[in-house]
Amino acid sequence: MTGLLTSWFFIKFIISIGIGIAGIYMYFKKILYLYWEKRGVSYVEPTVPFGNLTQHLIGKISVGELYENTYEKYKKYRYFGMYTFHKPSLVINDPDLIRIVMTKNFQNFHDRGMYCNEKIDPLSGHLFSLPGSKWKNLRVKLTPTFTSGKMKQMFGTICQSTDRLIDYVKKYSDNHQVVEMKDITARLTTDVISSIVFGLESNCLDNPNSDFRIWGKKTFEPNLIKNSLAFFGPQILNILKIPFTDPGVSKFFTKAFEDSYNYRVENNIQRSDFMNLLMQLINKGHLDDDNNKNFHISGNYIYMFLQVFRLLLNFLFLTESTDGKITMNDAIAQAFVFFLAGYETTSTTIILTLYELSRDCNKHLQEKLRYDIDNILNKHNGKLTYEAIQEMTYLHKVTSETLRKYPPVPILNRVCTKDIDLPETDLKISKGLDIVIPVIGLHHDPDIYPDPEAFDPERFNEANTASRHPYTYLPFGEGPRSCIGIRFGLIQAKIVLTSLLVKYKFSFGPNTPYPLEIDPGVILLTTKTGVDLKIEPR
Ligand code: HEM
Repeated sequence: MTGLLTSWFFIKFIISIGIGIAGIYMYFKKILYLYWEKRGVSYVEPTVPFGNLTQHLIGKISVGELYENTYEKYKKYRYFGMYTFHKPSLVINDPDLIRIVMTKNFQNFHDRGMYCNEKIDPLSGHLFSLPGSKWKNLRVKLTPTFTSGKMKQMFGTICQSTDRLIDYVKKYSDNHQVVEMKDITARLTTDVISSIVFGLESNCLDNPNSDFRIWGKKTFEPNLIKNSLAFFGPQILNILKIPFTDPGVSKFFTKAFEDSYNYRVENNIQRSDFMNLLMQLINKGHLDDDNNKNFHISGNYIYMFLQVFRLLLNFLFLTESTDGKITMNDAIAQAFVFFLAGYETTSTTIILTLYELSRDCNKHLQEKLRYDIDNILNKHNGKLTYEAIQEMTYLHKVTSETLRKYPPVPILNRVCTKDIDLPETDLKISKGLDIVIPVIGLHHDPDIYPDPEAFDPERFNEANTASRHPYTYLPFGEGPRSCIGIRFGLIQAKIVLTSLLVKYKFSFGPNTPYPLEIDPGVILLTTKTGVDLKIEPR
């Protein structure tokens, strides 16, 4: 009798689960996934429950490849619909509409709609994720930390770490050795960013197992579901009260910042770095004027422009005072995002530039770049200075082409923050709708960049650049929410490339593959394996 009851209970349980699953399936199919059909917008057919993310979530393709493929199929439309998990999102292909979202009607699209929950994950309260007035307030305060004047002050620190790299690879070059360069460049950029942001020498070049390297790597560990939820379904993480940042990562970076802060206060130490600037924002709510005293004339114009931009932002959006100090937690979260946003993007740019220049078919480009660098350094008495880097126009073309072919951030996202009739269309966009800009699709579109697989820096000469719509090249995003660290990222990549190319020659090893496989587990565009390059004295 008891056995009969138990099995009846079990059957009822299974039937209830079956009905539950069928109910959820029908809810997705007949309610959630009808969003685009009802609005007459072409869309990519979704599957329950991941929408259009399934291929990515089962580890088959990266986010970049997913959006590149869909862009290719749907590029005849100015925009099209997709579904990420349960939510509809609008992918915008047309550069004029992209400009509307990112710049012209920014007030309707000022957030990314990503995971940000300062209560359960204090480090998530950073510039990249923060919404609304808190983002605006911080962006205004942090923008002056990235002026050309500040970059000049940090130039020496970047050069010091780079000199260590040049010494470090000498032994490989002397032996004409093939060496895995991806890890070496990531260790270098970790050293630079931890020194400049946290004021600490991480020494990853000599010690690949240093704490900064271990915890830095951990931040980019492939975690398909969690990463995708943070980007495309943060509500689910919020409901489940799951912090996005790994607790160990959170603990390490918080302690690193606090220790460095206390040490500087106790020993009255001042350095030209982000840590110093963040300390000023904690203690005074603004940056000292003397940080600007070394500006050359164009720096002054940029600074004035930034002040006007800041006033404009205040006028347009701010509800809070901009004079307030930032809290210790705010500063730690910003230091964390500078570290996160700064080290992997920059090291990917460096390594993929070296990789492209090492291909047999691109050797002449490597020679041309070295020749150009030599000429400019000669004009500066052989000294690598900030001004010399600014004159290296061919280097700029080369790095621009790397960022076209391999944009480290392959898609951009925004969320609609206020209902809008999208100008130039008959589409109504409601508050809360996710918007995706398929950067990688645009960068690989043969109608915009003929023969997109070819590495051709001349795409970025003046005439070719002027002939393209500016919103078809978006490695740093656009508008008021574009990358705040663009100057820092570019200057660091250029210092490292210049220093390496004046001393060494690079080529493929016998087993270096082309093309490289992209890691499907990481949201940023990065290679799945290391990058083996042969290094020799020039
Ligand atoms: C080659 C290097 C880099 C690339 C390709 C890159 C790319 C990007 C992109 C595409 C965005 C999003 C822009 C948008 O949505 O419109 C972004 C945002 C951001 N980047 Fe970078 N970045 C680089 C280096 C850096 C560095 C060195 C830092 C800091 C030291 C940094 C800090 C940030 C921050 C804080 C944001 C969020 C800005 C905001 O929402 O206000 N990035 N970056």
